[in-house]
Amino acid sequence: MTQSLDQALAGFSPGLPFVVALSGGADSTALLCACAERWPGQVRAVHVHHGLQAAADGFESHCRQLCAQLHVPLAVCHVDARPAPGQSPEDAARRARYAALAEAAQDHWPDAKGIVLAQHADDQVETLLIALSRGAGLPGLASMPAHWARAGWQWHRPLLQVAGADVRQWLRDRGQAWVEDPTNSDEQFTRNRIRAQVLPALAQALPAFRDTFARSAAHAAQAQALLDELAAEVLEQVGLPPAIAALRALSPARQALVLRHWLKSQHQVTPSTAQLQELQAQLADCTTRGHRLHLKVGGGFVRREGDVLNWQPV
Ligand SMILES: Nc1ncnc2c1ncn2[C@@H]1O[C@H](COP(=O)(O)OP(=O)(O)OP(=O)(O)O)[C@@H](O)[C@H]1O
Repeated sequence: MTQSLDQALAGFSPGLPFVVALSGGADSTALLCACAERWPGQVRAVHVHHGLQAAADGFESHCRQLCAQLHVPLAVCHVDARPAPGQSPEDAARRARYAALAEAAQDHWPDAKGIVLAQHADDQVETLLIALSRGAGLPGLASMPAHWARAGWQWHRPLLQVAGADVRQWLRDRGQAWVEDPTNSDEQFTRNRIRAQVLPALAQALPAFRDTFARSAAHAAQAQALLDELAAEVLEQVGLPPAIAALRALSPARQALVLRHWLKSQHQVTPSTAQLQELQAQLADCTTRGHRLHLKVGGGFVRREGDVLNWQPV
């Protein structure tokens, strides 16, 4: 159920001390203020200056002022988030930001127990709708987890059940300023169109959408966790690298599951639906020892090497 910001933090018990990822926008400004109040002396902040926009300096100076006012130690790091060919600029910025957050936290506060991010219930609904708009499978529909481990850190999103408007109201009630990201109103980005056009319509037509959509995302996440377990078991059966005969003996659904899992877990590659279908069609044709298999997947090729499949970057 949707909660107030204070209820959400009352139910949050992070290891202490911890690091807040502070962009300077409304959500992380509110998160930092509320955490500093609740856990005095136990909160640190990292701001990533990613030089993508002219407004970046304004964000940094807001973060410096806010942290000085709250007596929260702040580390500012600079990243160059130029997208790789074929990567979206927002995606490149997000990946670079998460890596920089982990690195800065490690450099400055190696004793910290976790990193806390400020995404809220509206961000979660937007993420789910973006996944649907791209025809995503279960991993995309599972949306954002409230807690996970990566790069040696525990990551938390304690505000996932708080409505975006409530976060801003919480700040207004305290007279606390924040910096508005000018790109948030740019409707050439799908997320911003969803925020400006779809969420207001959903609020009218389906007032409980934040709760019900979050439940669907949680169901998808649970099913995906089960599929991950099954995929790991099946990969163990087919071996590493995967044996062609063992792959061919699987049902189409298991074969698709284990091929995705192999490419993702071993090579950090996510095949498109068309690439996976083509790979399965080629496996079905692989009836003789001499049959060649060669297919572009992600930034490399899947090839037949004797009795097994291999993936190599280009
Ligand atoms: N430049 C940054 N430096 C540090 N943390 C960041 C930065 N940008 C985003 N984050 C963290 O990642 C979360 C999600 O980022 P996203 O870009 O979706 O939000 P945002 O619109 O910047 O949020 P906010 O309203 O807090 O600014 C933020 O709430 C914040 O905790």
